Amino acid sequence: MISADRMAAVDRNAEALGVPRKQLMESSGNAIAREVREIAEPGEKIVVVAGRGNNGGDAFVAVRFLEEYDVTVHLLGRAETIGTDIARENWEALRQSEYDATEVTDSRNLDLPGCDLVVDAMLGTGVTGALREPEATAAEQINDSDAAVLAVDVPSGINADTGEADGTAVEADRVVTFHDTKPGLADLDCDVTVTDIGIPSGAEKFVGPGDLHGVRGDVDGRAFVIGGGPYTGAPALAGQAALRAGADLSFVSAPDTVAGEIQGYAEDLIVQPYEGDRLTPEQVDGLVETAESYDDTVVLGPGLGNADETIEAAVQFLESFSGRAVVDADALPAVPDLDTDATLVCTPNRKELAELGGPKADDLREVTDEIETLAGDLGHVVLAKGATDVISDGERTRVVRTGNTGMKVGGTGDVLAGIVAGLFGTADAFDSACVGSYVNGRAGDLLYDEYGEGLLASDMLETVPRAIWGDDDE
Ligand SMILES: NC(=O)C1=CN([C@@H]2O[C@H](COP(=O)(O)OP(=O)(O)OC[C@H]3O[C@@H](n4cnc5c(N)ncnc54)[C@H](O)[C@@H]3O)[C@@H](O)[C@H]2O)[C@@H](O)CC1
Ligand SMILES: [K+]
Repeated sequence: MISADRMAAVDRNAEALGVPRKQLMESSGNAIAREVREIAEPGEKIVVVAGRGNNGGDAFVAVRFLEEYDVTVHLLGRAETIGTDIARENWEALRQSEYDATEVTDSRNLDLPGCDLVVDAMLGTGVTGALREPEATAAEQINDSDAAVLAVDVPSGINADTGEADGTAVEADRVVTFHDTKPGLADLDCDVTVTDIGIPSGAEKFVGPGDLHGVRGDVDGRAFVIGGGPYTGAPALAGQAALRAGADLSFVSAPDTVAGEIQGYAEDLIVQPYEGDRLTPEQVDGLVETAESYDDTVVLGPGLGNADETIEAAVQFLESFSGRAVVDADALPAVPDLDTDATLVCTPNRKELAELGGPKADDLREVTDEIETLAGDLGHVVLAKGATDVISDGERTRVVRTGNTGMKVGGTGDVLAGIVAGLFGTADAFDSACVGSYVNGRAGDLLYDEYGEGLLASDMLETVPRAIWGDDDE
């Protein structure tokens, strides 16, 4: 089952893997034609009622494969207003040959009497709200006709995610849907054929440019980095990376012995010092209160060091905190056996992964199942860092192949934790981890030509925005 948003992401990812949308449309059209042959006898009269989006485009393709039928195509609206190049090209292919294809602006003029089969290709996953004209009247005409109705992807007017319609919707006898079934089809009273249109499996498994769209809207939120003590660069990198990924404000809570040094790296951070030279249980209540009262996304770990009382403080923090947190580096030993209401993304490197009870492998792709089991056991999202990153929430598992060897340098993990926190203000834990990992790798890849093995984590702060909002194909 796949939602409309995921479908759009997967289709963009397929394009990035070399299978463009037009090719998918060709497969979809073929699948419609196959379905028509299941229902109608050669020579029967078929009317295709097409909209101006890609749902209509699928049906234009189908018509080219239905030579043995008496097919009429009605495009609802003017051809100039067809919304996508690929749908327009397929419309032109019909017009320039000798198909019976006409524009219909008043759908009361639809010629349905005597037809054996209506192919409903008005709207698919692109529908928003109640059907407008001319689609609404066309849907009524289709429902009033005696012909069998085959809907393309989803009956027009039905929301593919919910199965609901805001007003009139086409009542279909059959639906031919693509790649995977849609949640909204489950409760409809019709037969559903799910057909493979050749989307490569990697388009779902590997995080790709299509996944960026989910985080490109109005990203906001505040990051709250709890780090520093023995180290100072790590919390500064994480805090700045969160800003680069869209956080509105980035706070760093750090021991007063190092607070000035951290502030010295970056004027954009708001550094909040506490007394002492490292995190101890004494600070926990105040930190929880601050993070929760502002609904901050916490990054716990960068540069904290691994003193026993610091780990103890991390455990106490996570057990009393109920918000969102990215748990990295020195705070990771706090995660197993934790009793927490917080929503966590844990970002272990390979060594830390093994210490959490996960596999000790070089190629994480080979051990994705074990990482999935670990995430399920921990009850939190795990973002396992390696040459390829693996992200799992125990049920879904995805792989990120962006990144390069220049990024083996220290600090890139802190940048990653900050990016995930920046996204986590808007997206959920799993998506923030998947997209954060992808963006982090892309930020590094955008620099590789220039810096190669000399790349620094701090260089990546510059390219994070481009990796999120820049040209997908760069
Ligand atoms: N995502 C994918 O991987 C693939 C999608 N394909 C097809 O593409 C379809 C989605 O295409 P689109 O995104 O172009 O969307 P649609 O073709 O579903 O609809 C888009 C058009 O409908 C209009 N519209 C939206 N709501 C309306 C309403 N309430 N009343 C009247 N008009 C309305 C929009 O202005 C736009 O012109 C899928 O359902 C499927 O049939 C296939 O081509 C193959 C691959
Ligand atoms: K449809």
